[in-house]
Amino acid sequence: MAVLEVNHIKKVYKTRMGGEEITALRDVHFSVEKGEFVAIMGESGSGKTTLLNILASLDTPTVGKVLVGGKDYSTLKDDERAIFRRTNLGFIFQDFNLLDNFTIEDNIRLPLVLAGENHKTMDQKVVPMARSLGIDQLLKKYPYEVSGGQKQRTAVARALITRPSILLADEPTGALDSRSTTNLLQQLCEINRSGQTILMVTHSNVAASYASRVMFIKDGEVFHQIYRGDMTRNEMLDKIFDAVTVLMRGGEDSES
Ligand SMILES: Nc1ncnc2c1ncn2[C@@H]1O[C@H](COP(=O)(O)OP(=O)(O)OP(=O)(O)O)[C@@H](O)[C@H]1O
Repeated sequence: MAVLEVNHIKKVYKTRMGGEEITALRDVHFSVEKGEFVAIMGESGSGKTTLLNILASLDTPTVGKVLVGGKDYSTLKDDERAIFRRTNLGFIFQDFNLLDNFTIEDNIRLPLVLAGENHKTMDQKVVPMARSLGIDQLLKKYPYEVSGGQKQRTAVARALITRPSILLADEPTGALDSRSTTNLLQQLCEINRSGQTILMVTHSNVAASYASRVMFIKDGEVFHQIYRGDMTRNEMLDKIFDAVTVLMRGGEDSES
């Protein structure tokens, strides 16, 4: 069953004075099956953040619908939508978005506190989650005392602690060095292999090569998709490189 259905969405921004209209998404239509790992790529301004914000229910499409687990959350009231978002979606961002005055443990625990879970249940969830991400020795530390890679793994633990149906990641490796990037991507693959659906916006060909599908957005539309199938990561990387080259030429394949 599709865990996410994006039905012909269009997003038009109106400038503050009401004059100019900017069409950020023209007609985006796709679905994501449970357990997929989808990378979303595209040049700056192609509409990736707009799409992610709509998927995250932080913004609404001008036309079209987004269904998560078959449910259209735009029909919910604000407080119901917040609960729906909290239980169904997990987020990680380029700049980690951890709370500096909270320990690593309390950062991971936060979504459970917001969900009103009791202390015993929280403890039973936080330690195994931290262990699975290799940060269980850091639980009493503060974000400023750990590395960028460890901060991002904390953010992943926080995003997954409520067992969301979809993990949404916005440039998660953007602020990491190459070793931490590889570690994080391998960890995301492992999490994906355990059944977690992941959608990741990235500018990095290498990061995208870890996904099971890469979707290219151009001028507010899905321009091209690459499915991993039996391809190795290097073969996938070559395909992504070719597609990015075509995109940079303006979408014209020189061989066609
Ligand atoms: N709040 C807004 N009001 C008006 N126009 C906007 C707004 N947000 C985005 N846009 C415009 O919509 C288009 C798509 O922007 P978006 O941020 O989604 O692109 P992007 O692919 O995420 O770019 P980047 O890779 O640089 O982050 C751009 O033309 C942008 O200027």
